[in-house]
Amino acid sequence: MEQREDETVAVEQQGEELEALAAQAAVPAKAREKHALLAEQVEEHRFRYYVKDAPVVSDAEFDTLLRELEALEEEYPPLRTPDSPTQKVAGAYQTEFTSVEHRERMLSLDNAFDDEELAAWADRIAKDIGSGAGYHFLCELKVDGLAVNLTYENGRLTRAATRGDGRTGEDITPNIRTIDEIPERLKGDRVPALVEVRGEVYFPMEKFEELNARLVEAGKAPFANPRNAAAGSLRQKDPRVTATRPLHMVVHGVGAREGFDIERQSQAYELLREWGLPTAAHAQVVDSLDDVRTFIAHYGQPKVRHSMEHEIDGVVVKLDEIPLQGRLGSTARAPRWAIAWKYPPEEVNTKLLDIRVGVGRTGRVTPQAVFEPVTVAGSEVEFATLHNQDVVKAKGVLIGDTVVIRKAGDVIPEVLGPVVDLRDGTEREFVMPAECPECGTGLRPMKEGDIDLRCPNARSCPAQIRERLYYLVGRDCLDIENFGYVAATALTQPLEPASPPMVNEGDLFGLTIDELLPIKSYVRDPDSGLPKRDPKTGEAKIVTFFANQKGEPKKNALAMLENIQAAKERPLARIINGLSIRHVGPVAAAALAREFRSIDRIAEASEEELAAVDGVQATIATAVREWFAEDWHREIIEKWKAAGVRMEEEAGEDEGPRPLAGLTVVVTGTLTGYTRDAAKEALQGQGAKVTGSVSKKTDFVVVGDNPGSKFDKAMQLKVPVLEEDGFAVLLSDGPEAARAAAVPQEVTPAE
Ligand SMILES: NC(=O)c1ccc[n+]([C@@H]2O[C@H](COP(=O)([O-])OP(=O)(O)OC[C@H]3O[C@@H](n4cnc5c(N)ncnc54)[C@H](O)[C@@H]3O)[C@@H](O)[C@H]2O)c1
Ligand SMILES: [Zn+2]
Repeated sequence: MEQREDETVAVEQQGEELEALAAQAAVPAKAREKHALLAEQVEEHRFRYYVKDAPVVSDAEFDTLLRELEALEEEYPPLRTPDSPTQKVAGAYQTEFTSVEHRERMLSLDNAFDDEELAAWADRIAKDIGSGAGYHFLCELKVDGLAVNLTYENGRLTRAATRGDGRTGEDITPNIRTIDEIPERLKGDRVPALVEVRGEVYFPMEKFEELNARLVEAGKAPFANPRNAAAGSLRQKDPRVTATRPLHMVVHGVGAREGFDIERQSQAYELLREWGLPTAAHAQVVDSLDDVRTFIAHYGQPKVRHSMEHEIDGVVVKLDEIPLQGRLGSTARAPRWAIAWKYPPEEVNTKLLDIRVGVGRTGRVTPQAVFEPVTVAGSEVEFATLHNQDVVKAKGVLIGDTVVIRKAGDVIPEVLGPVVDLRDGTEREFVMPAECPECGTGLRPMKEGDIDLRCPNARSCPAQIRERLYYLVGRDCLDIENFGYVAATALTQPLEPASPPMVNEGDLFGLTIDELLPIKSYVRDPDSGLPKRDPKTGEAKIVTFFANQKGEPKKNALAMLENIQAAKERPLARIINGLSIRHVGPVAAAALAREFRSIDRIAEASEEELAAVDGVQATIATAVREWFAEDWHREIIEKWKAAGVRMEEEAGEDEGPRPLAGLTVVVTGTLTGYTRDAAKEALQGQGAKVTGSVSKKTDFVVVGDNPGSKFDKAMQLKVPVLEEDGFAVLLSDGPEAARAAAVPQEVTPAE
């Protein structure tokens, strides 16, 4: 009997297969070929991503391929066979790890890339469950790491595995044991007989650069991004290597379980937390799809999205009621009761065409990555700073590499790392040039031991003149509207006419429209100083900036000239700041202006007199003296005076805001450049309040040697801590710059 039944089943199966084959044969050959090709590409990328931990395309490119495949199957359903990549969690690959079976399957997630897809998902749930049942959505962040399954038996961690194809993963138990926050034993007295805990292992963004530097130094290939670093670090044959990597985990689900019951997903998280597992922070149960949208919008704001220790690539929305989850069930690939909302991608791959050096306002020379223009986070990027030659080395990037570029919101783009697997041997190392690319002067460090190289030709290096002018007309100084980077370039280094209307900033107030009209100029990128290229032709962009096609003045040009004249009345502090004197930023400029009330008196003051001013340290005093010692600097001042720029202020006239007003600062430990009282006076002179104890209301703690408990308190309360260098930045450039110069805090996941 049984035998016969089996046979019937086999025959039926055969029949189905034949039918399927016949249906596939009915699909046009073109579509079948395209499908086969796409499927192969998807498989190949999955292999590189999941097994080699070294993908060669960005996630967005990969997602596009997968979506194309899905679209093709939508059009020709017979192509959607069970072994299509669209129907699988990932590939089942042979790796060097022992394979282990998950007790309950680990699934992927369906994605929503826009509101329509999200709404369609919610509609389907409403339909399948029926409007009578009350239900809730659980919103949580989608952590960009790699999925891991932890098995706890009677409270003990007995196994850890990667997701694999969803049924079988790789045994990585010894590696997982190296992660501090994953408990070996669950806490509390409600420990279950069995639980599979699902979560994401990630590599913190701010440790990534350090890891790559270490790898490059050891002659090993760097990782392209933190996600690959997490996977590559966890999937090490030798767990001792894993132990050296700062891996973290967030748990976000439960698989097989025995010995406890849960009604809600959110309740499961409470249990997991109670057991000592690192549960997802920021999870929130909401009632309606509109609340889901609010959650998505909130965490999608660049500031919020990037305040997390880990990368987030989206939001996962789950039906909170577990019995209802069961009713909806899953496809072969993903549960129907959850969906992943994907935020716009912030990483793209592009070709690093060159590394060129840009020259800043103070002559500092910085290597700049020049790549094939790509659009990321809503704008086209073509350049990214590489800071200095050591950073280029540490990142391990070669000219000609395909590189991963990251642009987080409005933040400037950065190069994460190279895609080593795409190298073909033609790539070359960057060599820092010996001469200034814009004036040919030999580059050198300012002081011995400086990493940064500088062009010492402050007087006539066209790059330095351009950058100083741009700063002078900018918001912190003369604040001249209609005067941007292109104008600064056009006026100081035009392609035509042969000599520029401005030799230096001294010529600013004497500009006439007749000088402006014939100018042709490159369009340079304000961040790197490099000429931008036309994306179509690849040639450098050239513009006639001030005249229209008929050679008449453009409105902007006339407005600019008018605004230049109006800037003659700017407060003294802004004019001093615009001189680009070393160490004299807006705050020091304000102190000088308040004390001396005229440029002439500053020019005449001795170094001692300068240093006696609150908020002016010895280094600033020296730099001011040195600046006024140069003839050509004094000529700039004379020209401005002759043009009618107001260079003095009456006593009592518009004191201007004290730049550090409203700040509360604590000074502790021994500083080398100051007595404690001098530091206090310097701060108070700028309007800061100096107090003796650290609290949440403290804005900065300035620490010298042997700082003691106030330092610990500051770190604990996450109050920015300034060492002596950072203190100097606070006094010269104000709180915002000082915050950037503060001692890095140990970052812990936000509560
Ligand atoms: N660049 C490439 O070549 C390449 C190749 C393959 C895959 N990928 C990328 O990998 C991803 C696809 O991988 P996938 O199948 O894991 O799908 P997915 O990343 O879209 O979503 C599923 C995964 O999200 C994880 N996750 C993170 N936070 C979660 C939370 N709070 N709750 C539940 N799950 C959470 C889970 O581990 C789950 O396995 C895509 O981003 C894809 O672009 C890239
Ligand atoms: Zn130069």
